[in-house]
Order: sequence, then C-alpha cells, then structure tokens
Amino acid sequence: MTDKFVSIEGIAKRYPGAGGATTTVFENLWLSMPRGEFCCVIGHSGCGKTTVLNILAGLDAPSEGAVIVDGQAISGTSLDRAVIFQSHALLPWRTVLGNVAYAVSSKWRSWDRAKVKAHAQTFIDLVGLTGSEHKRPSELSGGMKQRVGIARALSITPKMMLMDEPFSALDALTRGTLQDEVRRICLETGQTAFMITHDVDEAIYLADKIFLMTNGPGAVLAEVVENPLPKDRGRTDLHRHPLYYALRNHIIDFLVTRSKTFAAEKPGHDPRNVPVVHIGKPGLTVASDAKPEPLKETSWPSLSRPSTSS
Ligand SMILES: Nc1ncnc2c1ncn2[C@@H]1O[C@H](COP(=O)(O)OP(=O)(O)OP(=O)(O)O)[C@@H](O)[C@H]1O
Repeated sequence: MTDKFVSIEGIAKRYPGAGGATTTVFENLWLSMPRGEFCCVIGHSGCGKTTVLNILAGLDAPSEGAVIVDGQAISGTSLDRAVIFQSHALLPWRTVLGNVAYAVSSKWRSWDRAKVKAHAQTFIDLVGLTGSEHKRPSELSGGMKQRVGIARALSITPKMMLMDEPFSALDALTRGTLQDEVRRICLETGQTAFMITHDVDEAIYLADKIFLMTNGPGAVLAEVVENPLPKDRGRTDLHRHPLYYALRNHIIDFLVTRSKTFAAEKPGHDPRNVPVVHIGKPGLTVASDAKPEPLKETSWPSLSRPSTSS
C-alpha cells in the first residue's frame, strides 16, 4: 500500500480486571488505510471496534503502540477527524441549527454568523431536517438526533470521517438516503472513512475494504476483505453483481464460525501481514461459487447489539 493516510501500528488496549488481573481487549493490531478509502469494520460485540474508533478519534489512547494520521501521531482530537456517534452526543441546550453551527464556527473561526448559518443550513437540509432547525434535541426522535450528528460531522468536511454504527437507529428509508449521501460526500470530497457496522449489506454497499475482527477478549484483525464491487455502484442492483453473494457469504461465514475459531485454526497468524482477501480471484481461499442467499432487509440477527450494552 503506497499512501498510508492512516497507519495503526501495533496498538493494544488493556483494562485492569478483577483481582489485579488485566483484560486485554485486543493487542498487536496493525492496519492501514489509503487516503480516500471507505473502510468498514465488522466483528461481534465486545471485540473492541468502538475502542479502535475512539483511539483514531483521539478520544482514547492505546495502552501500547501508535496511530499515525496524515503523517502525524495522534495526540488528541482534531477537526480533521469528525465522529458520528451511536449515541448522538448533541449539546442539549442548543437547537439543531445551534449544534451544527457550533461545529462550523469551530472549524472556520473567521466566518461571520450569516455564513456559518447558511453553511449549517445546507447540511441540515441534506439530512432532511429542514423545518426542525429551531428544535432542541429533547424534541427530536432518535433518528432525527442521529441525523443532526451526521449533519454536524459532514458540515466540517473533515479529512477523515469516523462512524460508529451511524445508521443503526434509523428507519430503512432514512437509512438508505443517508447511506447514499455519506457515500456520495466521501467520494466527492476524498474523505477517508472508518465505519463500524453490524450490517453486512451496509458494509458491502459502502466499503472499499472490510476489516474482519475476531471475538474478544484478545481480538485480532483476521482479514482485510477487498470489496470486488465497482466503486460506482447502485444499491438497487448491488445483488446482481456476480461476486455479491460470494462476498456476502464470506463475511457471514466469518461471523458465524471463523470469528470464534480463528485463533485455534491460524496459530501462525502474523498481525503485521494480515491476509488480504480478493473475492473471486483465482488461487484464493474464498469460495466464489457460494450459493446465493435471499437479500435480507436487516442485519445478521446474531449481531444485534444487546439492549444492555453501553
Ligand atoms: N472503561 C472500560 N473499562 C473496562 N473495560 C472496558 C472499558 N471500556 C470498554 N471496555 C471493554 O472493552 C471491550 C471492547 O469494547 P468496545 O465498546 O470497543 O467493543 P465493540 O466491539 O465496539 O462492541 P459493540 O459492538 O457492542 O459496540 C468490551 O469488553 C468492554 O467491556
């Protein structure tokens, strides 16, 4: 890989456990992303996806290792890296417009109020919240709050977009619209995107690359799957691509079986040289003649987030 815009170099995350023990969520994690690439990470609950995202955002620090973004080691948050959280994280005392405008004015401090407002309004319109500008978060549904979070992140046109299941709380129609918008904006602006999802179809639609993580504790990055679908892809005919089902089955097979058995099956796994899987290319371990399954609207059932999780 020539342009390592993001380089995660041997990071680990450990927490003190009961009785003086240490819990290692993951260790020796290496991965890189070229500029402008859309990467999704998939793995079961608790494998450390959010922890990796928080480290990339500068909200958390690794116990070991380093993360380099655009040639510089991360040491805190930056307006070049926007985060769309699962839990909205809106300022409750500000309106929709106020929340988005606050981010815009933080990025472009010399802009006057009118310019900030007009820019914020563009992104509020984009996420379909026109008419709700003056509502506060307490007056919004969960899906609307999530759309404010998406508008806020998009509005500062960051170099890198970090997304933690950004569409999971949305109805199917809104989810589709916003997936299209986020994908279009990332493509047009050349933003590098790192997105956590539990939805295999969402990853296939959005990602150039899909990172597969094994179960935690002690999770590892098992594979990097290159998406064989063309960059210019449409959601309605995605499933007609000859490699679509092979890709989908490969990921589901990983989640159902290999995410649990990986450590025993691959004792010599080299975390610095994680296998890159090219679906459908000759000489690879992947069965490209896997039987098609009917396309499901929702994500794989066993991956749903437990209601008690943080
Ligand atoms: N402050 C903390 N102290 C101790 N353990 C923690 C702390 N924060 C996270 N963990 C543990 O780290 C592990 C990874 O958490 P993380 O939220 O990154 O997982 P995840 O893969 O994003 O899960 P999910 O898909 O449910 O969001 C979990 O087992 C969690 O309990």
